[in-house]
Amino acid sequence: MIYTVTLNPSVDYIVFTDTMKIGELNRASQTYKFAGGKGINVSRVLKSHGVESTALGFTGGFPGDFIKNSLQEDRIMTDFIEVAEDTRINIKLKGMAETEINAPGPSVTREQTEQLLQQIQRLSPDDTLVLAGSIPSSVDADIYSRIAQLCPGKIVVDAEKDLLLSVLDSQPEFIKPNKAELEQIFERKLETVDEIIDCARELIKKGAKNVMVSLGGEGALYVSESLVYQAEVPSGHVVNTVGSGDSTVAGMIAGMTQGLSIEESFKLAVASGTATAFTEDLATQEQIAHVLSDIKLTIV
Ligand SMILES: Nc1ncnc2c1ncn2[C@@H]1O[C@H](COP(=O)(O)OP(=O)(O)O)[C@@H](O)[C@H]1O
Ligand SMILES: O=P(O)(O)OC[C@H]1O[C@](O)(COP(=O)(O)O)[C@@H](O)[C@@H]1O
Repeated sequence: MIYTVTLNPSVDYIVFTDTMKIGELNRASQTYKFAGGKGINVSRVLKSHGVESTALGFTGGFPGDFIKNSLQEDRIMTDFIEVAEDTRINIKLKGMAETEINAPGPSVTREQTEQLLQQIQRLSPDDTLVLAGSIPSSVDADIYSRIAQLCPGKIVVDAEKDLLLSVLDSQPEFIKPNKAELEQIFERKLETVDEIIDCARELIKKGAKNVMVSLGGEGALYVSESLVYQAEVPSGHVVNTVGSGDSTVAGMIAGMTQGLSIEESFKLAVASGTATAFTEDLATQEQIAHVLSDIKLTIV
């Protein structure tokens, strides 16, 4: 079984506006509310691929209920731990440019964290655990490394700087930084593909088995010890890129779970990310299938 962990889920409130003027009244042309947070998005896109998973993490209050109901409607299994404060609501403004405001998230007690660690201890060596997204400020910064050490199965990680670095010792199957996150880790601008590949290889030296670097509209790279694939994405009408990175992670796991080669899994990963960028919500299986043949892979 695949388990996703979202320590800081969110209701994503997507607001489309034709004009966006700071300091003035703006009216939305369209709004959407989606169950979000990185692990939850991975579970949702896995479901689109026909791959079952169980979503773990902390939920609270009415936004937490919204998330649970929405996952239940999609027939995604959940085993969330209830917290007293409300799950956060993240605002995604879609005007001329995409602007996001991600909230800090609710308090989580030590007992609730221990409860989560007990869930992880009960997993089996055949399970895969996806650790994704930020952590609420009340949770200790070493939580990902504790989870990774306790997990008897494979782990996949999509998180920022220190959280990501903290799990490399546990040899994640793959990690998925985007270019900005790599630049943050290595504290320099990355101008060329070769520079990005070098940084990915540094992370492999530190313990990651493979590194998938997503590059937004520039596609993605899959870097392993022995080979590098580069994917180009088709141009299209970008509607909402929220969840594109999570869709990429889900596509890779779906491919691997279904026994596809690394090459085919990576293609499915990039198609999943791109299809999500081209739609309001996360991509459906049909939308992913539609862009799949337009993803061009080369060996670098
Ligand atoms: N503007 C875009 N056009 C086409 N595909 C995109 C675009 N933005 C994102 N994607 C797809 O989504 C994937 C993940 O996007 P990215 O922005 O790098 O991730 P994250 O959401 O983690 O920052 C990319 O590798 C690509 O496949
Ligand atoms: O945990 P973080 O880093 O605050 O990110 C949470 C946000 O990221 C998302 O999971 C989307 O992530 P991506 O666009 O990177 O795929 C949203 O659903 C959520 O609002």
